[in-house]
Amino acid sequence: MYLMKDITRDGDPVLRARAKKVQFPLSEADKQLAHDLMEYLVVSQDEEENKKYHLRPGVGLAAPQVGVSECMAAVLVPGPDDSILLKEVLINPVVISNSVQDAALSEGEGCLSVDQDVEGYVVRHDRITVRYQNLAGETKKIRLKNYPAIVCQHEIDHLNGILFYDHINKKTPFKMDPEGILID
Ligand SMILES: O=CN(O)C[C@@H](CC1CCCC1)C(=O)N1NCCC[C@H]1C(=O)Nc1ccccn1
Ligand code: NI
Repeated sequence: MYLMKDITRDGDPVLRARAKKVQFPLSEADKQLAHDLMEYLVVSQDEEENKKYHLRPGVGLAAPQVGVSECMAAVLVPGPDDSILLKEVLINPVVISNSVQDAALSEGEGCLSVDQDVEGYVVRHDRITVRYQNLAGETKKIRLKNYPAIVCQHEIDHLNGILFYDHINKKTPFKMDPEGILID
């Protein structure tokens, strides 16, 4: 199971590299990687467990964040009460279409791989269609909006060597165009 010491931090070149496409059939190593990425999210979101292992709770984790430069990311987005909005391992994910409308988390973003806080709106698409392969190798297409869409864009960015603060406007960090949506 990954601990915080296993999370690659900003400055490590693997976070700025373009990750390699995952080949099917999945190797045993890739199956284990998918399991471990999702396991981190599940354990980190459990109050007792995350205290026991000192994990920062996460809703997404991309392979480069554990030092593996491959196109794979796990997402576990909780909904209201104990519901789950999205739980998936995205393999070779690509945003194939997006809304013109922008969105940003009103609180800004963080990253398990970036220890310092970087203030400002991380301007993203409000709605996206993502094509990816699941663990079984089936090609899937999902349409996402608001928070789940933000999370998936953050993870797909990691596979392209992009970090959230790359999207923050240095001069006007809290500027959002009038049509843009702020997500709480
Ligand atoms: O690439 C992946 N990462 O870097 C983990 C990030 C991914 C999210 C950041 C913004 C959109 C996706 C992550 O999850 N966080 N960022 C740093 C600390 C907080 C934590 C977080 O938002 N936790 C959370 C939120 C709601 C419910 C439970 N936990
Ligand atoms: Ni991140």
